[in-house]
Amino acid sequence: MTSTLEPRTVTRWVSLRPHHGRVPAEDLVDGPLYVEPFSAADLPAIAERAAGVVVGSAWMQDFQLVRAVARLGLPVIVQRGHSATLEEWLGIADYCVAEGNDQVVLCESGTRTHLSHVALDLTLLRAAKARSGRPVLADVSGDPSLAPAAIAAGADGLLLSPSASDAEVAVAREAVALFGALAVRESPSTLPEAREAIDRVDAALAVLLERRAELAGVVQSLKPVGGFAGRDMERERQLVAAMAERAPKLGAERLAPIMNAVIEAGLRLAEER
Ligand SMILES: C=C(O[C@@H]1C=C(C(=O)O)C=C[C@H]1O)C(=O)O
Repeated sequence: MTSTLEPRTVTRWVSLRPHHGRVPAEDLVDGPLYVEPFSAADLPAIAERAAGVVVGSAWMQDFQLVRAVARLGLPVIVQRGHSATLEEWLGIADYCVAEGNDQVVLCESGTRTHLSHVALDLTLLRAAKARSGRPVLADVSGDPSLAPAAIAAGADGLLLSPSASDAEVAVAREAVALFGALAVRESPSTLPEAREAIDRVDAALAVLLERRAELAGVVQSLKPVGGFAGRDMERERQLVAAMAERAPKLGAERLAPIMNAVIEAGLRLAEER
């Protein structure tokens, strides 16, 4: 059981509101189990079994319950009430801190709209991050296809309810890995953290390399002479020079052999086909 919320992960949570009193088995979700209480009566069971607690958007301003939740000493995810302002939302984090619990993560959970949807407010998410300095998650349970947008906007992780399908969880995890690698420059301080960060960058690289190979294959089929025979070294030099502007530390000299290997792999793939 993890005691602090890992950033850049998809956290799944369980609400006890529909089934008051029964904390579900920890293996219901892979990863730490975050639980939303229905009432204060649920807190002892949550303290025993859960990795963290969710202050739900429906009762964010039930100050007594918020205080009691904070006193458990577990990490707390504070969802924004569907019509709560930034000040009201951040105020709930302050309540937790006043109870001696600083392990507070915020979660933008959307504003109820005239369409009866909740619409994620990414502007508010960014403002909450800037104002509080705390990690801010986005609850994409209502529309998991918004996961890339939330990550690109700076969400530190995503929250998904357990009713999300496996496909939706996969979309959210992919968004965290791929878009997170592009949107966020990480500064890990331990070996495992640094390796996890590299794994995310490699995941994004793999997707881009595969896509690049496909496009290079299209070019081969469109050129009068394709494959190794039609190799265009001037074009290759130009693309390395353009890349070096975005990768100035690597520079053209170090990029050239990398791109040579990438280009040759693409040409071999095209010829095998
Ligand atoms: C894709 C092309 O064919 C070859 C492969 C290249 C690549 O993978 O980027 C670049 C130049 C050519 O040697 C092209 O001519 O653009």
